[in-house]
Parts: sequence; structure tokens; C-alpha cells
Amino acid sequence: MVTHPRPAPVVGVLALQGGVAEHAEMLERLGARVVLVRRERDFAGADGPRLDALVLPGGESSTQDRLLRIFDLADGLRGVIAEGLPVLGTCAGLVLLAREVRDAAPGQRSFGVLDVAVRRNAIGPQTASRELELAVDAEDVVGQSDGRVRAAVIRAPEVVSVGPGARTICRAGGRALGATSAPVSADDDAGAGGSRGAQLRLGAVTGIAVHPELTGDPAFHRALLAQVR
Ligand SMILES: NC(=O)CC[C@H](N)C(=O)O
Repeated sequence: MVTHPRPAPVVGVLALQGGVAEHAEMLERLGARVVLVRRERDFAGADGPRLDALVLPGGESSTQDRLLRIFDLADGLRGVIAEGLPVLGTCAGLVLLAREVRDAAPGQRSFGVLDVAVRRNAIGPQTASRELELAVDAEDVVGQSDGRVRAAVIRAPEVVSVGPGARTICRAGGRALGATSAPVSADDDAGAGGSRGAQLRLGAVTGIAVHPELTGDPAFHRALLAQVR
């Protein structure tokens, strides 16, 4: 019998502004093919989506939001995310995903696909960026690490409230620093923002306030790729 190797998953990295290269390097190291997303044709073709997953990098969310609209990408990208494309947003990427953005720049919008409110620039001035250890609840991320992930914080947002469509997945220093869309599951008895009872697994949309791509900790990226394979 002839077996064919599975094709590499194709992962888009939004490449309008911010920390694109570190995500691209980590994803390639993990065996993905990376597409830098700058135009609509990078993520949508005549026969449907071209990507298996998407990463929204850190940077400056208000600038990224402006560029998304200037290049006419906002509605199309929001559409493929709403249709279920697995997404990982880091820092500014979390802000772009959130339903509500507090301390937003004037006129700043977000995709509104993750049922959380975030407060921008809640943690750490730029000059005091540092590394921290995250306690992670999501089983599929924990399975890629020992439940602790090292990541950098750089003027990070904080998750200040979690609606019924999302769950908190990681914390540090008493703050919620990440959330995922609540997967639809009959036996999921977890309450909003919690993980009581049922195992907490990543939904299609995940946002974290920190940067594991800067410390080189691959747990979240591996979990994203596992959603594709
Ligand atoms: N490291 C980051 O991505 C910073 C996020 C930035 N403070 C913002 O609001 O967009």
C-alpha cells in the first residue's frame, strides 16, 4: 500500500503590522506552511478559504484595525473566522478578536468574535516588558506543555469579563490573560469563564494577552495546529 504524507497545514499570519516574523518562524519550525496575509486573496479564493488556521500577531491593535479597514480586509477576515477557521490571537490579536475593547483608541473597532471584554494596555509599560509564567487550563495546550507556559508581556491587555460564549484559559498574578470560544459540547457543564467539571478545550477562536512566540514556548501554536490535523 502506498501512503502519502499528510500535506503541511497552511497557516496565515496577519502581516500588516507587529510581530509577524516570530510567529512565522515558530509555525514553520512546527511543520506548517505559512502565508503572510496582506490581501484578500491570501485567505480567500474563488473556491473558498485557502487557510487551515490563522494567527493574529501582537503589535498595536488600533493601527492593525486601521490597516485592516484601509486594505479592505476586515469584513472578509471576520467572515472566515466566524465560519470556524481556527484562530490564535496574541496580545493586539486578542484585542482584535474581543467583543468589547475598553480604553480603545478613538474609533477603534474589533472583530467581536470572542465573547470577552478586554482592557487595552492593562499590564506593563513598554519599558517594563518582561517574561512571566502562565497557568494554563486548556487541556489541549496543557498536553503540549506541563501546564505552565512562559511568555512575554508587552503593554498587554487583560481579560476583564468573559461572556457565556467564552472561557478563560490562562492566568498569571491573579489576572485572566486569555480566553477561548466555548466549544459546543453536550456534556460541557463549565460555567462562563470557568472550567468546572468538563475538560476545557480550545474552541476555534483563542486569544491570549501575552507572547509565547517571543520566549519560544510552542504549546499554544502546537494546540492550534492540532485543531487542523
Ligand atoms: N504587545 C502588544 O501586542 C501590545 C498591544 C497594544 N498595547 C494594543 O493595544 O494593541
